[in-house]
Amino acid sequence: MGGPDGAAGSETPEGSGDPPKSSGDPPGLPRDYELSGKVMLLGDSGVGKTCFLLQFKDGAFLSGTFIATVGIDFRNKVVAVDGVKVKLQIWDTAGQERFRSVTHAYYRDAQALLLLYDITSKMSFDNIRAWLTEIHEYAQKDVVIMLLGNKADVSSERAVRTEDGASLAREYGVPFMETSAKTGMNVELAFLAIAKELKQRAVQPLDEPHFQIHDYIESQKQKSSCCAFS
Ligand SMILES: Nc1nc2c(ncn2[C@@H]2O[C@H](COP(=O)(O)OP(=O)(O)OP(=O)(O)O)[C@@H](O)[C@H]2O)c(=O)[nH]1
Repeated sequence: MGGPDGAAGSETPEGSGDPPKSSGDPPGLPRDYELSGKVMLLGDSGVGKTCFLLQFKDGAFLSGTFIATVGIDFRNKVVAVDGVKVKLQIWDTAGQERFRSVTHAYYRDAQALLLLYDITSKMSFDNIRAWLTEIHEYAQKDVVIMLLGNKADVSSERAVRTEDGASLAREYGVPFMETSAKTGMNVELAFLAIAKELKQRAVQPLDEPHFQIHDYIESQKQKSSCCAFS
């Protein structure tokens, strides 16, 4: 699914200061998309943000040694939603506390935030409230937020119940699903739902019913309790 891939982040800023304003498109080439939006991946270090992005971008999973992200980086991917090509510029942030001042600067022009915790780490789930407080402080008021419980493939080490994720999401009025950057479960759906929401906000034809991101996710998501996982 999805259209042609764009360039990988070439403006990787690891210091502080203002984020770049460029679209990340190669100079001199025609645009291959009609809409674009910035999406940020947030959450504690080790929850799987980089793997989540790479699974979506390349359909691959990096297992083995964990290399923590330093600063911030981005990848572009164009997806087609209802015949409209939407370029997602996806920013992968470092979860480690010491990079927070760098990533804060990027919140304000993000249209969507994917907030991840690790279902095998209670601490990463408990920190979600602090992440949401931070989001409310630094992000735009109308930013699209989605809560994702990642690593749903490792059900034997589960430390956070699906109902607890769903209930926290309800409390904050944000859509929720469990995902796996390893198997790809719900990874594309998360980005597709964001792209659909961005398209809806940009186009908004009066004669079409409003796209509801909550309903869309509820109707499309795969459940981790399903037979696909042991
Ligand atoms: N089983 C399983 N392992 C995962 C999954 N996602 C990530 N991992 C593993 O978790 C570790 C951390 O993944 P990363 O993607 O680097 O984590 P991160 O959130 O980007 O971490 P920071 O860059 O420090 O913020 C790696 O060893 C991955 O292989 C998943 O869905 N399932």
